[in-house]
Amino acid sequence: FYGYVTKNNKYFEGKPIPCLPIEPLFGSTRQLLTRKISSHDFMRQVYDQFSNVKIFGLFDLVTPVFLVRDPELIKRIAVKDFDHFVNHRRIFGSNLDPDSVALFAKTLFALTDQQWRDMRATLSPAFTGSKMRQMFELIGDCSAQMVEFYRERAVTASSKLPLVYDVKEVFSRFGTDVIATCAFGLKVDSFRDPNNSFYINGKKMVHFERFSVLLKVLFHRVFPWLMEKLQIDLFDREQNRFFIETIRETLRAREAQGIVRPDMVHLLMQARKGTLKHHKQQEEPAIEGFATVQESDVGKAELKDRRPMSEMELVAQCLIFFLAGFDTVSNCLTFLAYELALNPDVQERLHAEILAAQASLQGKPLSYDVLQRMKYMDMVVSELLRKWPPGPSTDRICTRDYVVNVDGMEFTIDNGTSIFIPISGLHHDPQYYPEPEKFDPERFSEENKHRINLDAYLPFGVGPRNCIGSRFALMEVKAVIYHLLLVFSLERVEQTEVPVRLKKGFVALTTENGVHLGFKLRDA
Ligand code: HEM
Repeated sequence: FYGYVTKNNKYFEGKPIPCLPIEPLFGSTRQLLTRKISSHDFMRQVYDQFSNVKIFGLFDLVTPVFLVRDPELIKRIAVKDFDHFVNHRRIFGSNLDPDSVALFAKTLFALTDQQWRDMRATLSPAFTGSKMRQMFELIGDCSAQMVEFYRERAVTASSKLPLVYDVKEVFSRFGTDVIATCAFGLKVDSFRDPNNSFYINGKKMVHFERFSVLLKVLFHRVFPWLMEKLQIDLFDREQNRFFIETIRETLRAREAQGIVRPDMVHLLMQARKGTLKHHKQQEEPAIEGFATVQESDVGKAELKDRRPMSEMELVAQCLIFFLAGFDTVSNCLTFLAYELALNPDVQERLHAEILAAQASLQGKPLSYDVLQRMKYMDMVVSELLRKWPPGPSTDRICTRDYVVNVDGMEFTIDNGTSIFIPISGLHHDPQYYPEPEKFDPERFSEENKHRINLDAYLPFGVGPRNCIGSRFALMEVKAVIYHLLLVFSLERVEQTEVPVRLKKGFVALTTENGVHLGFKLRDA
């Protein structure tokens, strides 16, 4: 066993780059495994270990990993030489059977090589600005429904003091309602019906901190061949069954009654029939958020003779909203509310912009285009994603030997080795962001934003494998903040933990104890 878990330990010895210290089995990640540090702080800490090198080695448990610090080299790897680094590291087994119910392996995030290319090109037309504009009404409805719930509570409360809520819980409920309506075609109200089965099953599905999930991930890292043989899925059977049935029912009803609704199910049904395409003539909205990532030629490729998507593949793409778009968005909103409460000047300036936008609407509901034109909103959200990137790092796996040439040194990243891209580290490097701890939306103002090194700003990743949902995420975050600040000011109260404590261990950016804030009615 010792021999097995230490067999790669000499991997970096022949390479002209430094490597973090290694312990048998723990590699360089003992602090993460034993939950002594958050993954956000870990990425910042390791990034700072070798401040003069562009790339160095570390061990994620037993696996050698290259951590790339240099934005220019990241771009080379993730964009120019993408063909060597197409895939993410495999977390759960590959799945070649399109009809099996092991869903994780069928999601866009997990697919590899040509299967990934085909699926990305199939799904990409569903995430364009023009599709977001069509879907916007659904998000607007969820935001208004949420804010109305808290407004009613505030109006009927006996106390004059603002009611205090854990905003993590608030935005998790909101996020569930958005996924239900946009990705599954269901109207759910997780505020007035807090125990609805969609919310309960969704919550279980994304509860990745469970011991059983940790064990599955660890086993997969150490014994990947065994886990693949056993076809162990990330998602539990019970939740798989629930969501498969939900989608099946929706598909049956839509096909039988010819229902058309501007949501993902409809777009995926079109994708399945092969009728969903990029339309060059349909103008993308002229203004896009600073953080938005662009689709590469891989996503825009025209697919010929692709095998039709199976029902299980379609369900898996709906689940990606839970997997990739639930915690990321609800955590982004949680940290945004926290920063707004701690920076009342920023909050008031944003509120003023919201009032101006509302006045421009002349009584009509908020539209996608008006939201896109809100400059200060975009500055605030861009800075939030800089300071608190919901994904502290991303990864790639090398699929073809790759020769690196930096600072006059040459060495090979071998086929099968992993790459870490330390998003949090880059976002907190003072050479790119002076005073990185300061929440300062001015970094993204018209006058200042040209100074930002775009290769060191990666909240949605980089290259053809970047986040397909960046427009969706930005629309969701901005819409709910618009509705919330219109009615409430977010107040720091006694229960607000400052500085906020981050959850430790192998989890993405999230708080240890939530964020408790007062919701003060603005017209009270
Ligand atoms: C603030 C919210 C979000 C953040 C910060 C975020 C961030 C990221 C990052 C860093 C990656 C990895 C990119 C890379 O490796 O270069 C990613 C991938 C991905 N994200 Fe997001 N994401 C967010 C919301 C969403 C939403 C709402 C969806 C909805 C569908 C989504 C779907 C995906 C998918 C499918 C991938 C994998 C893409 C692929 O492998 O082709 N994300 N995201």
